[in-house]
Amino acid sequence: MAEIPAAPGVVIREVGPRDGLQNARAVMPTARKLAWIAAMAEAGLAEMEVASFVPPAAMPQMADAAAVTRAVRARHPGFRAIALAPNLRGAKDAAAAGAQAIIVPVSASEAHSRANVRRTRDEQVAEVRRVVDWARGLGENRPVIEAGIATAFGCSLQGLVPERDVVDLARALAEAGADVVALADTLGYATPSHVRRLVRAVRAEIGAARLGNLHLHDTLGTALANAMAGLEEGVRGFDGALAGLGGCPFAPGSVGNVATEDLVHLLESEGVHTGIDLPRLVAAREALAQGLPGEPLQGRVAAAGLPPTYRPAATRVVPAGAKPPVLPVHGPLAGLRVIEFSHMVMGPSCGMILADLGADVIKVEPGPRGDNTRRLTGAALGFFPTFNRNKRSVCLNLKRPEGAAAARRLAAGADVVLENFRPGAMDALGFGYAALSALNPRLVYCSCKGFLPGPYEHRTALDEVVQMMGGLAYMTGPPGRPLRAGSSVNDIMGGMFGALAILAALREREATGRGGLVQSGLFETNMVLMAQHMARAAIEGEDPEPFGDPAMRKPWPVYDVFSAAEPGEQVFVGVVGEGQWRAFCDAFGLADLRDDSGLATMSQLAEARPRILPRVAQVFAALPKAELMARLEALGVPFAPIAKPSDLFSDPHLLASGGLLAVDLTGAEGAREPHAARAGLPALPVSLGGSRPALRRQPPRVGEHGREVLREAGLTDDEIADLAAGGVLAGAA
Ligand SMILES: CC(C)(COP(=O)([O-])OP(=O)([O-])OC[C@H]1O[C@@H](n2cnc3c(N)ncnc32)[C@H](O)[C@@H]1OP(=O)([O-])[O-])[C@@H](O)C(=O)NCCC(=O)NCCSC(=O)C[C@@](C)(O)CC(=O)[O-]
Repeated sequence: MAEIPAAPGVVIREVGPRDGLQNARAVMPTARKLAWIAAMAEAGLAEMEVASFVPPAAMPQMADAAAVTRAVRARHPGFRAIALAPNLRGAKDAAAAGAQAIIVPVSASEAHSRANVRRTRDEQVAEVRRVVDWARGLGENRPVIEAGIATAFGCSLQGLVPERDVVDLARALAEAGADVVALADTLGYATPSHVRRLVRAVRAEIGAARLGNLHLHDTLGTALANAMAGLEEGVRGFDGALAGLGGCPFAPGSVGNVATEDLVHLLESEGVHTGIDLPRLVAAREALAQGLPGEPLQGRVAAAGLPPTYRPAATRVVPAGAKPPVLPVHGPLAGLRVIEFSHMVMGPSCGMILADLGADVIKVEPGPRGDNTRRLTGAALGFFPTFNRNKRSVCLNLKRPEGAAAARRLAAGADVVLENFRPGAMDALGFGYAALSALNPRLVYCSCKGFLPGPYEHRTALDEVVQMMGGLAYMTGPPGRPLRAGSSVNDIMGGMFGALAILAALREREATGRGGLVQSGLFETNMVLMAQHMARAAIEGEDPEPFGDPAMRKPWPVYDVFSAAEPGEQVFVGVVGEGQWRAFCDAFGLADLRDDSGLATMSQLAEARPRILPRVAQVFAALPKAELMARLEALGVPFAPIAKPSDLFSDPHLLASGGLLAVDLTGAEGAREPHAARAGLPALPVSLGGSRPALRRQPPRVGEHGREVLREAGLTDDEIADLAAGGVLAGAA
């Protein structure tokens, strides 16, 4: 049996204390509200709409909004407290009480807008702009401003709400400066295909970075199916109300939200980790019932009881060999939009990690022939196909104003921009952090450079440069002959650290609503590799001898490459523990060494290497390689054949475990006579929910996705045709 680790999942926002209570018949006393909120927080809910800042006369249930918000902030510091405010006045009160995010409702239906906030839709968009302007004036610690599009899927007053109206409204709200735009099915009329279409259309209009939660009511029993459709479309935030409370008092026919406990049950059962303890969440209904005696409570899990088959995603076990449950979308980062300005290895490997994990990574290549890396030869021949899978390509000349304007549209709707050009190059193009963050404050901007800020920051750099100056070449070669490692270790690791920094900044953005600049340095990456040798140099007071020195002091009796019986066949063997040593001696007829009282400890054994190694070499030289490896494997002693790159294509472990992805190599234009059009190249070295990240897209042709990407960014077909005709956009047939 294999344990399936937590699949990275979704954030569920409880809206019961706000949306849930506003339709309740009775007013819940403040102390009862706080007890209920505490019970839900203990179940693992990390964010909640705690109150609505509206005139108490209109909604007496919310008269204690400020007191509740203040108390939640004081009692649950790790928790994200969110409030609804229909106008600037309410937003100011909410912020004064400590709300970390403020939702301003804007109805897509004109009729509902007038009934709900007594303003037209346009007037309410203007109110959002006022709220945003005021919030920006608060500086660093301002609340996140979310615009929630009510009646996005239809309205009982108006009837149909055209999807185009919702998309236009979303754009208007984004232009008004809302950090996030959420979609609400206030009446519960949505169906899964409607959810898919609208999510896709709104995301294309405002970018994934701004698309917020799905807020689903369950009038017709479709809310769970709609949540699933949203999940498959990449939505990662869902609202729910415990016991299915809620409804809009100003939308006739509006009934409760999807029950949070039913949503958690569905998602966890589908292998999507929510971080919520379902039994404890169900138990929190008790606190709700005490606060609202007599109020009908909904929810199927509570009515049916938790089924005995229920297993949270994080603890699910499946029989070995069975296909494990996986997130039914294209990777945990689905929905994240990344714009990559890159070449060579460092930037592309950073983007590839995000792309393999499901992000939509759009590589912006210079025209007309695309990234020069495509045409590198010799040792750099495979760079392009290796590091650019799962990405889309748009080929734009950023040195032309029209090209720069189009790329700015991409950056405006992105979650992440990453680049690895020469220091200052992006600033010179008008695409530095300052310029792009002014355009898109939620942007996380990652610069992959030779050096982090400091005296060397102006230098360009390559992997080889930092291996030389960073001590790695000294540690690798024979004495006096510095030798770089046989792969772009710092480029790849530097890209990886860049990706880690991006994920950290995205995590921070969840709390602050703002992006930021992160940087990764090749030299500093190399220092991570050198730390162990620096520590040893400090302990011993002298430089360690390099690995290429035959006299290097090894701490174990056997840690070497040996010849097997067949000429030219070699095997590495490492015996690194006393138990291993005894078993090794028994298996290979070295009982005299095992029983030698002078060879009792690892340090004695290490000292005795000159005596031990010839004996071991003599035994191994008589054994065929396959037999030698089989005996070492049975013993549990670490061993390895000496492989060359082409041996790895047929490695049985890689083949059987999904470790090789069939990547198209034809983008490596520097090859004179390509031997193969496709080869198994390594997948990311991680397993998520039991699955290896997959190949979703082959490395792109130059500008292959230019047209679709620019359309998604809002350019018209005529504008795109003009860019192509003017030679600014290449490859977008
Ligand atoms: C790698 C170097 C040294 C190359 O340095 P460089 O050759 O000077 O290139 P660059 O980065 O300045 O090139 C960018 C040029 O392309 C332009 N550009 C870009 N996009 C567009 C566009 N769409 N439209 C129009 N123009 C565009 C950009 O504006 C700029 O124009 P310029 O200022 O030259 O006029 C430098 O980029 C650098 O230091 N980068 C930071 C660190 C880094 O990433 N280093 C490379 C790591 S990967 C690697 O080195 C592989 C290797 C060799 O190490 C492998 C190994 O050893 O194992």
